Amino acid sequence: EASGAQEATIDGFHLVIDALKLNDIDTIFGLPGIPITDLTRMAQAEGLRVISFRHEQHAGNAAAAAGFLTQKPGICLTVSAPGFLNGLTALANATTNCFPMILISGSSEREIVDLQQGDYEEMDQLAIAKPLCKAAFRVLHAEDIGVGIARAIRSAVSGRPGGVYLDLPAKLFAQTMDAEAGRRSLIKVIDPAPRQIPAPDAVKRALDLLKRAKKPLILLGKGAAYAQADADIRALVEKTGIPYLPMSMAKGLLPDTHAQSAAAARSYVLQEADVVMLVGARLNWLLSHGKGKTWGQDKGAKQFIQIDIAPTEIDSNVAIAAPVIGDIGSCVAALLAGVDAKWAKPPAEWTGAIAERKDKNLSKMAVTLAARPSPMNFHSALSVIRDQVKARPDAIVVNEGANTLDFARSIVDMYEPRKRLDVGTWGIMGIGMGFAVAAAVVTDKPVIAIEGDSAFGFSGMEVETICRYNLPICIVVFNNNGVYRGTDVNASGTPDVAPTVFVKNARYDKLMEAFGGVGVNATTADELQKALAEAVASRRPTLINAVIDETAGTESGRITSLNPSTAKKK
Ligand SMILES: Cc1ncc(Cn2c(C)c(CCOP(=O)(O)OP(=O)(O)O)sc2=O)c(N)n1
Repeated sequence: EASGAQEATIDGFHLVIDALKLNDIDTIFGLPGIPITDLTRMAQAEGLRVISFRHEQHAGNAAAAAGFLTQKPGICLTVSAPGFLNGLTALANATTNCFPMILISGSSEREIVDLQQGDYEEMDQLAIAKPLCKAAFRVLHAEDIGVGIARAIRSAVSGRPGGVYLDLPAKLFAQTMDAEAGRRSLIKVIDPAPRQIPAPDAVKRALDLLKRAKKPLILLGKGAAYAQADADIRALVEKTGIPYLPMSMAKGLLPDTHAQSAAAARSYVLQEADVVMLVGARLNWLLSHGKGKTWGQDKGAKQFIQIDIAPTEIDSNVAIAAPVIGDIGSCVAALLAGVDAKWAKPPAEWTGAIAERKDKNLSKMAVTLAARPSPMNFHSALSVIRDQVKARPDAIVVNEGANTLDFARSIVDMYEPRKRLDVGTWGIMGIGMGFAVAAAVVTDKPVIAIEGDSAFGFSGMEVETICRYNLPICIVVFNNNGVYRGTDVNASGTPDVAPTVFVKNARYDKLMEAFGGVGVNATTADELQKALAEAVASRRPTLINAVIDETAGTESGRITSLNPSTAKKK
């Protein structure tokens, strides 16, 4: 009505949309289909941004990355059963990585599912989701939509963030209720991620341990990046003078070129440190579970301080001498308050020994990075990207692969927080395009996706999505003709190629051209440098097919030892 009179009733579709908007959620990553196609149209009509993907796993990965970057739960919307299942991988990965996201899936009617009467895309989705995520809820009545969305948001971001499943049966959307009652039923979540203040005695215990340390080390995990307590974290490192190691997604909390970064002497400091403070990092497989030769088991016991929001994480792998439980922002602030001007910096023997090893290793790396072999290898191609990121520290790097991942982690320095998104705790392939789309949509910054050729293949069809929304994403495919490398042979004599080998000299750049983006085939470092610089400056969707020496890779890169056959040889 031109008079703007309020409608008498409101339907389930609009209650969901209004509940999301009420909680400052402005973007949905999804894939339309029964029963949620109309929801995508209505959400767009009501001002939400709806980013539509070609596979639900990548929409889910985008939602997870959006959650990590914004501290607000990313929303992934899928159809029932197969669409829901495709989103589950991203939901489980988000939960493993403590990224806040909500997977909202349409579902079949309870009365048919519970009697297993064979509905269209019938599946008991709530039961299947529960073990794979932090929390799972179903809403059956329109008047409960406000509670359902509020519970999902609070579960996703409070405490240890993670993935939440919200099951919305098809019939819910068409339900209507009095418009005013509907508006009153919606909940604006107050303080969804409440600060959790650490106990003063826990803070004192940790500071006392650090003060007594002869070889202290601070380990920054992706939880520290997620916390957005950047200034305090930097101040804690700099005021204590303690060397630090960033895990891959914590790179950039302090610039990787920082004098206190021990990354270039990682093996030495893990072996030698006597007190290690973990900030948003877990002692899982990525840190050899805090024991064994990585940690210099024969060099005397180490003492760990662990800052974590989950008390049950403490002692998960080794004894923690000083647990500090709370949100990272509150814990770091409390520790910082205890570091006064009289704080004694670590002994010069310790910082000097680190500096000596760093300088030696960085000098060696500089020689390797300066080389310009033909064809390119991982190092020469990554040295080009390293220079581009140094010139544009605001760009966001997405990274996956094996060798492409491992070498990029140490070669491509990051200068700002939350500028590197990668395979995380699981080491999962396929996050590339979903993470890249989220980074571009959420930040509007240029994105450089550094992709192994196998890794890119998991989400490559989303190149069309990237072109459709004209996102400033430059994909660099490290094309070495296969998984890890391209030289394996099929010893059986049958005509099939080896399981790890791809079509030789494929032209991934043509894929981008197919959808109107810029495709470049780079056979030299100079060609790569030129194409990358143009892509970042133009903000045009670009795919650079970087031709890499097919013999250059190592099976499984840095984690080759996890292969059972390799382990057997030990
Ligand atoms: C979903 C999924 N499938 C398979 C793997 C196993 N895998 C696979 C298939 C990788 C790809 C390595 O090949 P690439 O071409 O992407 O990388 P490089 O050429 O840089 O070694 S790395 C890795 O751990 C995985 N981690 N995740």
